[in-house]
Amino acid sequence: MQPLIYLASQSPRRRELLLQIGVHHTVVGTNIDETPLPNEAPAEYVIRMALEKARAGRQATGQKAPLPILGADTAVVVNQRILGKPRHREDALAMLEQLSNTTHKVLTGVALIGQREETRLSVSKVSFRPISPPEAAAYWDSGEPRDKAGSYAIQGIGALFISRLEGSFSGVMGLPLFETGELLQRVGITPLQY
Ligand SMILES: Cc1cn([C@H]2C[C@H](O)[C@@H](COP(=O)(O)OP(=O)(O)OP(=O)(O)O)O2)c(=O)[nH]c1=O
Repeated sequence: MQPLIYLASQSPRRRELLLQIGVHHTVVGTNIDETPLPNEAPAEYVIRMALEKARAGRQATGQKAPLPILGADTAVVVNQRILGKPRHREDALAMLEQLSNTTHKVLTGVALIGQREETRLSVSKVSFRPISPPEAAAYWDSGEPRDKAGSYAIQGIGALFISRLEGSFSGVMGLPLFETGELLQRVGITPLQY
């Protein structure tokens, strides 16, 4: 299968979601500084990160990359605070405690660079039931929280905590497919031919 785009992401979830809609692609590794700017709003942050990943990927493929390149970034936001990926066990347990028995937002920014730069934002609301400390510890031991924003995975065991989702399942998982489809259409890629 010929790739249709480059994917500037090392996330296996983004790869899986793109393949779900039949968009074959080539993965390009990027390494950018993911530190939020002082007073940067979460929505601005995820869009900026998505764009920077796509731009860095474009650099890596050479300036005259023949294919469009997609970048995305996901952040869990609770009380206006951005929760990224946990640095260690205590970090993850503290995040799960903050998310327990409350509703948070998951923001995913998507950027597609073709002839021009285009971005979209997906915002979802996720409600968690209460999580006890031993349960959070067992969840950490499962290995799942390690590389996930907010220390949980909606597509995994983390689903047990989610009492309600308002928004986009794929957006929470890392790549909102509705918004991604809109961006792909802008560059003439329509997975569903009719
Ligand atoms: C909230 C949530 C996040 N995640 C994952 C998606 C992303 O991989 C990760 C958020 O971190 P990101 O920094 O958005 O992405 P990444 O570092 O994994 O990949 P890259 O920068 O190379 O694109 O958390 C889930 O898989 N399920 C979930 O329910």
